[in-house]
Amino acid sequence: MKFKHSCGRPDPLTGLKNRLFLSANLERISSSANTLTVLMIDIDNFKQINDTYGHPFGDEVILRVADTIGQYCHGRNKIGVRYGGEEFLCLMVDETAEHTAELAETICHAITQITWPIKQLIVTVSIGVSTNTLHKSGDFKLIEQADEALYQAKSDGKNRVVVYSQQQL
Ligand SMILES: Nc1nc2c(ncn2[C@@H]2O[C@H](COP(=O)(O)OP(=O)(O)OP(=O)(O)O)[C@@H](O)[C@H]2O)c(=O)[nH]1
Repeated sequence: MKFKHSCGRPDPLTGLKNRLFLSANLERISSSANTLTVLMIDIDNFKQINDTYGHPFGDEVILRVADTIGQYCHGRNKIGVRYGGEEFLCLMVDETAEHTAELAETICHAITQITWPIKQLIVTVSIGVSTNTLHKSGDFKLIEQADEALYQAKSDGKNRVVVYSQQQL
């Protein structure tokens, strides 16, 4: 798969692809995939982390969470993106629904295992997952659905994965 790299330099803090990359390439990725899954990953209570330990430490948290996401989400078929301040996407091409849900759980758990200089600190993330099994290009519906699932994960208590389903949400 060829990407329009010129449309988005890597995010300077994390080295992940950025939102411009997504705008320039999502349609192409979507149209060439049989199945596309979006994981939307958001750091929990991040404002409180900034307020308590300062913004430079907040940046360090973003960086290490991004590194952990990057360990599980790299290569041609698993693309990590810094979507916003403390929000990330992982696009998974042609992976089974079981595998993507399992990977989301693994990422969620791995982030709780990061050790910090502040001993009592545990950083967690909430993850919304949405899969499109239809072969259609160009819509951002999948991201909206992952966002809805993420909202549900936050409402249900955070530090968890919710898979989008039209019936449940
Ligand atoms: N240090 C740092 N902070 C950022 C960056 N981008 C956004 N933020 C901060 O991230 C915080 C996000 O806060 P909220 O959207 O309230 O989210 P939250 O506190 O994580 O709450 P929940 O998502 O409900 O768990 C805001 O305080 C932003 O200022 C960044 O690049 N570095």
